[in-house]
Amino acid sequence: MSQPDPDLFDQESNALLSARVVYNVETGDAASYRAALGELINSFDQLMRQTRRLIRHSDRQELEMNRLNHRLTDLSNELEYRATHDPLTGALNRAAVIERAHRFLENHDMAMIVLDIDHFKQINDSFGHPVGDAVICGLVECLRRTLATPGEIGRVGGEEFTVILPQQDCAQAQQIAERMRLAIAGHDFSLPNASRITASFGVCWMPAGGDFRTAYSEADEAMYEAKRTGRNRVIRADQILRAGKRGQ
Ligand SMILES: Nc1nc2c(ncn2[C@@H]2O[C@H](COP(=O)(O)OP(=O)(O)OP(=O)(O)O)[C@@H](O)[C@H]2O)c(=O)[nH]1
Repeated sequence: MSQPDPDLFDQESNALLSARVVYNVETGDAASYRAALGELINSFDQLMRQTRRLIRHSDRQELEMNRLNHRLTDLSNELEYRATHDPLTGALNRAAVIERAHRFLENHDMAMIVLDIDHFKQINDSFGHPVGDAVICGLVECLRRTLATPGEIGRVGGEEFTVILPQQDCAQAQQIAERMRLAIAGHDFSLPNASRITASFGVCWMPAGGDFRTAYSEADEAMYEAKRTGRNRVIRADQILRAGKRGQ
């Protein structure tokens, strides 16, 4: 048979019990009353000391729990950030761009810009990878400065970026892309030979319920058309589609 848990207040309960017995017995004398009262006072003292100690202990435990909870929240935010952002630029990573674009498209129209740095290999080859990395960071800064409307900037490949623009039409997205193109072309990237950086842009638009893959491949195709036709320019996907139909 298992033993019952010891009563934490055994001593105090006994003191209370004897005091009750003395109190209830009419023949009780003064000495017994005094002894019972002394016992009660001692027990009460002890109870207060232990209660204070327990409260201090539980306060410390609560502080530690709060500290651990904050740390856990910080770590979970950090994990979430790392899982969704490119470590070099702080822009969204490819998976996060896809996820957010899917989410936007469920309920909203969305425009999309795809851009790629022109002749980037030459930058790496001429000045080294760290300079190439600095150009990538500088370019994302240009995009951030230029993006005045709500939207998300993502790095979907080495030197390829996407800007998703919920509830913007194709003409608005084209204007935004044009401002970005000018911001990059006008920016001083502090390259050793003082040369300038440019990028080529493709723009497309999708109605709510549209498919991310289709939007991306249309914008990407428009970006490659911008590369083929001289780089440092913005091409809209619907312009290519119209030109294609006319050529048929
Ligand atoms: N510094 C740096 N370079 C990268 C990174 N990711 C990809 N690259 C480089 O980007 C370059 C891409 O070159 P290409 O695809 O040939 O294109 P490009 O030279 O930009 O030429 P176009 O796109 O045709 O204008 C390669 O040299 C890659 O090594 C990165 O994170 N940092």
